[in-house]
Amino acid sequence: MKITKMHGLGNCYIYVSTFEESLREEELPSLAIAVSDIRKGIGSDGLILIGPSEAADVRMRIFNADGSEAENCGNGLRCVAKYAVEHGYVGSNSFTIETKGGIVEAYAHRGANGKVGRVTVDMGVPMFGPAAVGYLGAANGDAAVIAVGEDTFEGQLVSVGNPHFVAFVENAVSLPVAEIGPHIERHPDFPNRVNVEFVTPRGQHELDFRVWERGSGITYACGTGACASVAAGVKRGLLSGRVTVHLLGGDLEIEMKDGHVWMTGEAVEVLTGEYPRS
Ligand SMILES: N[C@@H](CCC[C@H](N)C(=O)O)C(=O)O
Repeated sequence: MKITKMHGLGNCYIYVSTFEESLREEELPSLAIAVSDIRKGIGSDGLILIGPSEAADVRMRIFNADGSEAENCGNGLRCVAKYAVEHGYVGSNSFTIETKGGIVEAYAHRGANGKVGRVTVDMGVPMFGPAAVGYLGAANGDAAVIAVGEDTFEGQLVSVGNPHFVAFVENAVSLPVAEIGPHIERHPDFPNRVNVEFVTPRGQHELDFRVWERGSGITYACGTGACASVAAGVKRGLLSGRVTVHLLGGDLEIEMKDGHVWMTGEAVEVLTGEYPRS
């Protein structure tokens, strides 16, 4: 099976084109687990399939490292856009991508060598509140309070196709995310689990960001998480205009315009190769 490893700000996935490879539905979760394993597989945050769509120009499917399928993936969308342009699956630099969470519009920034370095995606209109993320507990408006040991975390509930719990904290960079994240991700009031973001604004146009991703744990970056966090910050009046989000793996530019959240950032190919299939 032909594979390509790509990343956006260190959030890395194994990409397989189902224009070229045929995969059985039932093997997808175990394939995602196998390729993600850094010791026995390749090493990644999950598996992404790029294939034909009846509703858009191409379709993206994303499986986390634990084999669960997610609705959306921001860093994945930028890499899918790069792949689709460079493999000639789309005829222009501006096109639509179908995800389980809806259809988005991508704009690939193509260099003189024909390669795509950066991609902008209109990630659509974020949705707020318990129903948007399938939260079953008592909410305080759009927010929920979750206790973790002695501490409590208040998080804004935001969906950008997939579910997020965005906690505004004093210093996101120094929090023990690996200790707190799994408790919130798997809290019984989130039966579908949830992505967990800790964020700290540095003025109106910059945001420190750390993430515990549903199904993959700590990653270097989460595009949908960055979009959800900026949307939450704008709603709370803490952020405005173009916001530079500082993630572990680098920066993303996020902007709310006319109710839509726009994301711009890198898409990088690491390698291509063959992966043996059983
Ligand atoms: N890394 C991604 C999000 C991947 C899916 C997520 N873990 C989920 O389960 O919803 C991104 O860049 O958005």
